[in-house]
Amino acid sequence: MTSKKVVELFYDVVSPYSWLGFEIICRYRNVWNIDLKFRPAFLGGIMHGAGNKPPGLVPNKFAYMTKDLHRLAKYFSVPLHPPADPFEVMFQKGTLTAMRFVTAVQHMEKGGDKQVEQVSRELWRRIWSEDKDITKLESFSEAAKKAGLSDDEIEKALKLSTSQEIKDKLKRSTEEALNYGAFGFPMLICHVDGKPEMFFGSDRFELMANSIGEKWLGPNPDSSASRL
Ligand SMILES: N[C@@H](CCC(=O)N[C@@H](CS)C(=O)NCC(=O)O)C(=O)O
Repeated sequence: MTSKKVVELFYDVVSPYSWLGFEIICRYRNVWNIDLKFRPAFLGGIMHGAGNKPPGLVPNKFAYMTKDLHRLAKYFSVPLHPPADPFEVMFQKGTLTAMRFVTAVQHMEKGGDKQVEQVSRELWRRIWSEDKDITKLESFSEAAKKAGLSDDEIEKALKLSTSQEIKDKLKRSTEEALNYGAFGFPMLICHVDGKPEMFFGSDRFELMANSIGEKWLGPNPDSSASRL
């Protein structure tokens, strides 16, 4: 039996703060004694289910977030550059089909996590760094190719992503997140002594480290690790 503490990261690639949280927890995966589980879910369903609304819809919050993300991108060394029209990207186009694609990739990996990690990162990079589409099939193919999937794997994942099985799987993850108390992303669930502890945000790692008996060593715990 492993002594590693299970940490689940619930995220949606629509969320720039989730990208920051994702990169940080990936950097700490081999620094802390944790077993990291990626939990792709749908933030639109979380907002609806929790009776919340996206912070970007409040004008002053939107202005603050724009500055905050700029500072955080630098601090965390993540190449985050908001798209020209964040409203179109987040609220008109949305990420339901993208998150179904991510769910399909994870489903095909059967317990592995390399492909789901890389595909998620490439999708974030497209919208939150390069201002590229992530709603069309060719966009998923491009992201998956960059992530290292073969043409055969990409074709299978695209087909699988429209199946009822995958739609239900994404719905279940979203419901599970709501059951843990989610109202936004990123959400991290640390299983400590058989009890789930929930943390919201990419700015809660110091506190999270304390509750799992680890140390927060800043945004770049292993400065020799490769950067994005
Ligand atoms: N302070 C958090 C903010 C995270 C955040 O604003 N996440 C958005 C999605 S990008 C969200 O779901 N917000 C819900 C809320 O603030 O109620 C951080 O630094 O990560």
